[in-house]
Amino acid sequence: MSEQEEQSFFKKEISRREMLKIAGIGGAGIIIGASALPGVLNALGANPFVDDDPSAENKVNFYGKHQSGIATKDPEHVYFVSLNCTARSKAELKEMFKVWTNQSAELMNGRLVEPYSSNTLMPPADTGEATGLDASHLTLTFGVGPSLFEKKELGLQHMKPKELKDLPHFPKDQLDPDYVGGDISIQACADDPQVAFHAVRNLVRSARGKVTMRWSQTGFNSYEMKGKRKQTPRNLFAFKDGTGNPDVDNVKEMNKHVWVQAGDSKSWLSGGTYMAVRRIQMHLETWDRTALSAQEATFGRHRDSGAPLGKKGEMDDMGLDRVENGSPVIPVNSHVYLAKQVKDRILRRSFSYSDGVDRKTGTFDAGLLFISFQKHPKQFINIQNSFGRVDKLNEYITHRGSALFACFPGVKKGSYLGAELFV
Ligand SMILES: C=CC1=C(C)c2cc3[nH]c(cc4nc(cc5[nH]c(cc1n2)c(C)c5CCC(=O)O)C(CCC(=O)O)=C4C)c(C)c3C=C
Ligand SMILES: [Fe+2]
Repeated sequence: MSEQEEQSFFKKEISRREMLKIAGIGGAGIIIGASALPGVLNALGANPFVDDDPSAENKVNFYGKHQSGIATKDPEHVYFVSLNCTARSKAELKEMFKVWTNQSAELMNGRLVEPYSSNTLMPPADTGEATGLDASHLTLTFGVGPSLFEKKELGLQHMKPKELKDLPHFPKDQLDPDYVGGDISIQACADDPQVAFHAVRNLVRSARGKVTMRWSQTGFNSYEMKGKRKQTPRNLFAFKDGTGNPDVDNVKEMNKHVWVQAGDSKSWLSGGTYMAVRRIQMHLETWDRTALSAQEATFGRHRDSGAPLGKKGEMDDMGLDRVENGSPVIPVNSHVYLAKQVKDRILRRSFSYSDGVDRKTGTFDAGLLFISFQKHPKQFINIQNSFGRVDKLNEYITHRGSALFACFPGVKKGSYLGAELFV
C-alpha cells in the first residue's frame, strides 16, 4: 500500500461510536474502516503511523513534546498500573512500546484498540467495554522504574539515570509490599473510569508475555464549577488539594520544576519527568472526630475556602512569618508550613481512592493516590523529609505504597514511546 493510499484510508477513520453503528449493520465480514488498517498492520508487526484525529470528540493529543497526563489539567478518574517486565530482550521490549504507541494513539482518538474481524472463532480484538463511548479526554502516561534497568537480558544497564532509584525509607512509612515498585507504569486518566480501565486492559492484553501486572490503583477527583471554571478539587479530608502547584501553562515554571532539561540526566529522558507514586491511607474516622480548628491547623489553611489561615482567598500568599499574640499564625508543624521550608517544588496530580474496608481495623481503606511530577526525585524526597516526624498530618495518614518511575518525553509523529531509550 502506497503512502498516499494509506493516508486516504486514515482520513476515513471511524470512532468507537460509529463502529457500533457499522457493526450493527454489517456483522459479517471484516469491518475494514480505515481505523481497522493500523490494527491489521500492527498485528503483522508493521507498526504503521496512527495520527491524532482532531475531529475526535473530547480528545487530548497523543503526540507532542511531552507525554499527556502530566500537564493535562483537571483529571477526573485514574487507572494506574505498575507492571513487571517479562520481555526477554531489548528488541521485544522495543516492539511492545511500538505497538503501545499506535494503540495509545487509537485509544486517545476514542477508537477501538484493534479492528474487529469476522472470525467468530477468535476472541474479539478489542475487549469492547468502551464501545459507544468517546475519547473522554483519555490521557496515557508511560514510565519505567529502576528495576527495569537491572534486568541483564534487556541490556539497558548503561542507560539508567543515577537518580532513578527506589525512594528511600521515610520515618512514617508502613509500606505494604503489594503496593511497591514496578518495572513499567501506565497512568490512564479519563472523564469516564470505564474508558481509563479499557485502555489499560487492552494495553496489558496486547503485551501478554512481555509484562505481568504487579499492582494497580484507581482514583477519582470531583470539581466544583464556578461558571465554566473547574475549581481545585477537594481530597477526602475536604480540603482543596493542589492550590500551591506550579502553573502548568507557564513553560518557564514547568521547565524549572517538572521537565528534565538536556544535560540534566540521560539524554533519553530530556523532555520527560520523574513520577513519584504514593498510596497513602487517610484515617477518615480519626479525622472526622477532629475539631475544625485542629483540622485547619493541620494544613495551615481554611477548609472551606482553601485560603491560608487568617486570609480570605485561596491563592493569597501564605504569609508564613505572620505572628499573632506571640504565636505563628501558620503552625510550624503544619503540612504547608513544612512543605515550604524547602525550596523544591513539585507538580502534584493526586486522586482520592476508596477501596472498601481495611479488614485489620474495620475502617475505610480510603485515601490519596498521591502522584507528583518533578524533574529530579530529590525534589519529592526533600519535601517528604521536611515533613519527617513533625508534620501534624502524620497523625491522620499512613503511607502504604511507593514507586518511582522515569516518564519518557513525548512522542514525535512517526516515532514511538521510549524511542531514545531503545536506540
Ligand atoms: C512529599 C510530598 C507530599 C505528600 C506525600 C503529600 C501528602 C498529602 N498532602 C495532602 C493535602 C494537602 N497538601 C497540601 C499542600 C502541599 N503538599 C505538598 C506535598 C506533599 N503532600 C506540597 C508541596 C504542598 C504545597 C505547598 C505549597 O507550596 O503551598 C495542601 C494545601 C493545598 C495545596 O497547596 O494543595 C493540602 C490540603 C494530603 C491529604 C496528603 C496525604 C494523604
Ligand atoms: Fe500535601
